[in-house]
Amino acid sequence: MNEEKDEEFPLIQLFEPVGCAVDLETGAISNATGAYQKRFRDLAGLYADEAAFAAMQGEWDDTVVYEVSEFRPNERSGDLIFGVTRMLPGKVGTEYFVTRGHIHRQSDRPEIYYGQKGRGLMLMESPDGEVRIVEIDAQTVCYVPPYWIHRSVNVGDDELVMLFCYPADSGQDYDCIAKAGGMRARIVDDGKGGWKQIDNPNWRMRDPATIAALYGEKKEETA
Ligand SMILES: O=P(O)(O)OC[C@H]1O[C@](O)(CO)[C@@H](O)[C@@H]1O
Ligand SMILES: [Fe+2]
Repeated sequence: MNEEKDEEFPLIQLFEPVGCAVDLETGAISNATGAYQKRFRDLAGLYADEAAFAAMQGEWDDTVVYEVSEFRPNERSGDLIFGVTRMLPGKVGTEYFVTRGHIHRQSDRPEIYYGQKGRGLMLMESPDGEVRIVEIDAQTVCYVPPYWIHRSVNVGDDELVMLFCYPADSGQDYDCIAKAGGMRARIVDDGKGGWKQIDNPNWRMRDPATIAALYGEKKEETA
C-alpha cells in the first residue's frame, strides 16, 4: 500500500497517527517527543516583589514550578504541536505563580488551552497594551487569538494542568515581555481567597515600530 503511495505521491511524507494518554498527577503525556521543566531559580525577574522572591530562594530554588510534556511531530507549517503544562500552586509575595509568557514568533499563530485540573487564568496582552483575562477551570477551553502575548497563572490551591495546542511553525518570543517592563497586569491575591488584577507600574507602552513588528508588518522597501 505504502509503496503504491510512494510511487504516485513521492513528495508526500505520511506520519503515523498517535494517541497520547494524559496523566493528571504527573502532567505527562504518553508518547511524548519531549519535555522541559522550569525551576523556581529559572523564574527570577518575573515577579514584582523581588525581596519576596529572594526570601523564597533557599527553600524553593530547585523546585520544579512548571513543566511541559509535548508531542512535536515536526515544525512544518500546517502541522500541530500539543502537550500538557502542569504548574504548582503558590505565590511570590501576593502574586500568583506564572509561566514566563510569550508571543508567538510568527505572531499571527493562535493557540488553544484546555483545563484539565485546578484553577487557572490566561493573562493576555496585545502589542498595543490591551489586557484580557480568561479563566481556565477544568473542562474550559481558552482560545488565544493571533497576536496576543499569553501567560498562564495558577490562582488555585491545587496543581493547574492544561492541555495546549498550537501551529507547529509558531515559535516563541520571550523578550517581548521583559522589554516592556513585564506584562501590563499582574494577578495577585485579593485577600478573600480569590484573585484580582492590578497594574504593573513598570510597564511601558511599546513604541509604534515595535508594535508594527509584533503585528508582523514589514517596513516598506524603498527603492
Ligand atoms: O513557554 P512558556 O511561556 O514558558 O509557558 C509554557 C506554556 O506555553 C507553551 O510554551 C505553549 O505555548 C506550553 O509549553 C506551556 O503551556
Ligand atoms: Fe504559546
